[in-house]
Amino acid sequence: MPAPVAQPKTLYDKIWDDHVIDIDENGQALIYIDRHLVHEVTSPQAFEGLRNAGRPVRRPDCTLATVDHNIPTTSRKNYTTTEKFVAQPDSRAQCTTLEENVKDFGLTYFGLTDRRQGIVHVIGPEEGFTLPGITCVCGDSHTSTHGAFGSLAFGIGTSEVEHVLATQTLLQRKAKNMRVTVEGTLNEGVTSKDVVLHIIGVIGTAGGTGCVIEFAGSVVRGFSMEARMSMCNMSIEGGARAGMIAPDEITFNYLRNRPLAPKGEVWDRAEAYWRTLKTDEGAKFDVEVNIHAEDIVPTVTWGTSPQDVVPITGKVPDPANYTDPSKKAAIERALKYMDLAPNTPMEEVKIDKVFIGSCTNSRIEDLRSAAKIIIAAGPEAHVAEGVYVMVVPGSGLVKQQAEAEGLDAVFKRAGFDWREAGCSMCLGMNEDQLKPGERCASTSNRNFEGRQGPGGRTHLLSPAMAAAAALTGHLTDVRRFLGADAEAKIASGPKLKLANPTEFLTDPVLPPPEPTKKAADAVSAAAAGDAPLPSTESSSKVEKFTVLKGIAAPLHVENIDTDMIAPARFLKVLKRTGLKHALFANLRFDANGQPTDFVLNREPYTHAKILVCDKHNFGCGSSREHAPWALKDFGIMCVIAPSFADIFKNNTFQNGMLPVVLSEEQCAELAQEAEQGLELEVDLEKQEVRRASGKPAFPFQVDVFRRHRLLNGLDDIALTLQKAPQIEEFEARRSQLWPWLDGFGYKGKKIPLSAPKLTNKMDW
Ligand SMILES: CC(C)[C@H](C(=O)O)[C@@H](O)C(=O)O
Ligand code: SF4
Repeated sequence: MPAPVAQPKTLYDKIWDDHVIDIDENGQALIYIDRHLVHEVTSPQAFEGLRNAGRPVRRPDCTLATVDHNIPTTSRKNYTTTEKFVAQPDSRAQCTTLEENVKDFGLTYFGLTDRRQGIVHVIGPEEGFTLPGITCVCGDSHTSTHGAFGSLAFGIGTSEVEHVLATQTLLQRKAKNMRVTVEGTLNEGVTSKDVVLHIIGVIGTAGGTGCVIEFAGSVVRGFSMEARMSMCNMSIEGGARAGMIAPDEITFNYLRNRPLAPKGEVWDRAEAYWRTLKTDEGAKFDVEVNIHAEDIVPTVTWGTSPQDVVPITGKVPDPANYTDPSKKAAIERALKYMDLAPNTPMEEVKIDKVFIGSCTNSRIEDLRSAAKIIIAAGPEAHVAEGVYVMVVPGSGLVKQQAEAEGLDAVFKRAGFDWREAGCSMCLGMNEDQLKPGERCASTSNRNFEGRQGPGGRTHLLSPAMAAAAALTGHLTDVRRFLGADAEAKIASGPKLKLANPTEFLTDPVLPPPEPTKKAADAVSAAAAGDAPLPSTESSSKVEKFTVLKGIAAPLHVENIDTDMIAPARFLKVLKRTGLKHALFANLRFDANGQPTDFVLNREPYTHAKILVCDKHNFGCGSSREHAPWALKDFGIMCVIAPSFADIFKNNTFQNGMLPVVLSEEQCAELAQEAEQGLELEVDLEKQEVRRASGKPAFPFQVDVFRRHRLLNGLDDIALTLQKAPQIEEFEARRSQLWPWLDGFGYKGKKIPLSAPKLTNKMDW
């Protein structure tokens, strides 16, 4: 609730303070979650957990589900059922499981026959489900996108998805405040995608770790909502928990008349509150980064990390120019994977495929900017020989609007493939994939090894740059398609009529359906005490962690991302187990499925219980809890590294695993001992890592709250549910102060809370 303004606050401080239900002396807070987006990949285990514990979804009115990652993007003309439409069995199972879950738990769902279906991060804003000042989560790292509206939006793991479904709250610690200010005048051909790629190049993929970034400055203020979303979307690639931009006229104009946005007087009240959501003069930021717009030119990535950026006018870096051995090794590794020779001009890099889509760049403005390049290239413009180009709108509504504007005709005439909405070739979970060795110019957000398909090579860029590459067959400076000549071609080219998005937002807003009898029965069974005890029986059970002794496997790779730890094709599981083979699969097995000489295939490391990585930023990228599940299935319960990405770290704790942070030198020492096959002993009680070599133990720090829970094997959800009175009190105040946050169709009915049995372990 709004506290008296004692000292200047940042935008993040304000939203945080407005959502704290409870906070302990160590800064561990319980915060309320206003909006929860759900998709098929990260939710099955969460719903299973609810079922096992007999818990309902606490706020169906604040929850919105869709299917996006696994689905084919081929025509749905002949769609009859999901069973028949989704050919790949595991993908199909995830989609149909979501269909069942939304029915059982009574959730609003945009399925394959709904024209509002699309990528979660496109449909939330489009519908006005995303609003300024809210907290918004999803089991997906790119939830940061929604921060463009001045909300606190971030990705969570599946255990936390279950926590939010059950309690509408999350256990959080406040992050640091970081501000990235972009001032000046943008160069020709530079879009918000180039700006954010440039920023990530400056701060690095771990630059925002532990922070919430506020994007500010005249350049950001001048951006449309679509452009702002592309920027906030990629805050996670800069390591940040979330990205946000203060709401303003541009935000309000975008939201007005969206189906789920407040209306009439309530809108006026909401807008008055939203106008207070900006950083106060003199507020303190822990980290400040200033970017000059003039320094940015159209940008592409050359390597396998989003920080591997270079101006399109630049060259592939040469490892010989680097003295830092770890930087040199990282470049060599990336160049080998990307099959690029040092010093090759970026414009000479030939491509096989182009992907225009993803939650970064699949909105109407992105499609317009790609189409504009085609028109600017003249009536004969056509996809370069041998190149395949896929255009995938972010939602059914974006598709309809693009068709109404004539964009599809421009694409099709130039030989681009015009598809149905979904995540598509952004990650290798559906049929749209790169073949091994293929090179793609992609408007998505991740260029990790194997991201778009095993062995595939990705160059990230803007939609306009992607269109330019499609036409030439190689990475191309988009400015070759701009200027007076281009303007003349645009003037004489096909006339596109800009449509108003609200024309397409006409579907009625209905209350979520009632849960099916199945779910209702489970809940009353729990209330009657017939259901299993959540803390011991539910699938979200946390095991105790005290002392772990065993073989440690050494790794010397920087920025190990969760796509590497658990590649996308293994995310199609419905359980938390069965992922042993997924672990580092692209490194452990060759194209024929034969084991490689990767460390975990060698003795004694096949029995490793600990992983020691002596390079920074372990676990960056996606929020997939499948990464810790795969480690756990292999038998690894502890990872030691100089630093971890936030979501991965959180996910390990959720699974009774321990992430230990030591200095780079200490990690290197331990990795060396691990190379000799020496065991390590990790003692959580004493907070030290002991070594078989007999050398002094290394003490480590760990969050007090997490340590306590690990040592005692406590279940977060059951403990949070003990705070039901405070949660209810918060909700009552929320309804009074911000009535528009009670979701669509919400009738104010009381949400039943199952009453978990208390044991003496639950000592919050
Ligand atoms: C599947 C999901 C967990 C994942 C994410 O968190 O980002 C995906 O959307 C991705 O882009 O890798
Ligand atoms: S990053 Fe790609 S896979 Fe992940 S939500 Fe966005 S479009 Fe989907």
